[in-house]
Amino acid sequence: MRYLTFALCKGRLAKQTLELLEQVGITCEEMKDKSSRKLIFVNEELKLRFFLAKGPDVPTYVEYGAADIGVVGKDIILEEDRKVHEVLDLKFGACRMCVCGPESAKELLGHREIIRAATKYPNIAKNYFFDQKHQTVEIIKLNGSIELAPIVGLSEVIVDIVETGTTLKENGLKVLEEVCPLSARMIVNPVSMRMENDRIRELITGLREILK
Ligand SMILES: Nc1ncnc2c1ncn2[C@@H]1O[C@H](COP(=O)(O)OP(=O)(O)OP(=O)(O)O)[C@@H](O)[C@H]1O
Ligand SMILES: O=P(O)(O)OC[C@H]1O[C@H](OP(=O)(O)OP(=O)(O)O)[C@H](O)[C@@H]1O
Repeated sequence: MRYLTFALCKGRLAKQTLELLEQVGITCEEMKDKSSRKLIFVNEELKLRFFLAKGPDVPTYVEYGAADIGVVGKDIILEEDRKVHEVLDLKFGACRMCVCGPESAKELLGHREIIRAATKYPNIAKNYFFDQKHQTVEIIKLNGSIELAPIVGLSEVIVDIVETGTTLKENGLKVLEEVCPLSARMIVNPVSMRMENDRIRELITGLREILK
């Protein structure tokens, strides 16, 4: 039997991903050791391999077949637009992609004026403004602390993740429009889906039962 390889997200989704996999009997104790610098872990008994990668790289590993299965946020699936099958909504990591800004920017959105939108997600922002809203905006790519942009005058609005709303509130910003809801998803390489169909189907069925 060949090894099935999982690409998992580093960061805030990692713990819940491992906990969920544990519930269907997939364990990788070694992976929990935070002090380790080891990058890939093997469960010999189950013929599984796991590695942790930066979120945006997970769909890349899965598209190329370097990983059979990935667990990643829906935001990253939309932004990266890789050729992978999205097979399951894992429900955790729930948040929303939103257009946010000061209250005063609401009028600019309504009037369809040309505005600047700062974001870590330029493709999601383009798709929303250009294809869905038919509004011309200048997209400014940032890599973090997106809420700073309207405060310092880099942009009128931002397109970013909102979970509790605390970051917005503490910076005097509001949700102006909702783009889409987000959560962690399981993705599968299309060739693996055919070649390892029985094992992957069994995993999906097991997870579906738990998520009910
Ligand atoms: N409050 C939140 N902020 C950001 N991402 C969240 C939040 N809540 C859930 N998520 C989900 O967690 C994933 C991001 O986790 P991660 O810890 O890698 O965050 P990051 O801040 O984008 O990463 P990095 O620190 O490498 O820039 C997102 O892709 C999203 O699906
Ligand atoms: O609604 P909240 O619960 O406040 O969460 C939303 C905030 O969390 C994320 O930032 P992150 O912590 O990833 O920081 P970064 O974007 O600066 O990397 C996101 O980009 C928002 O800023």
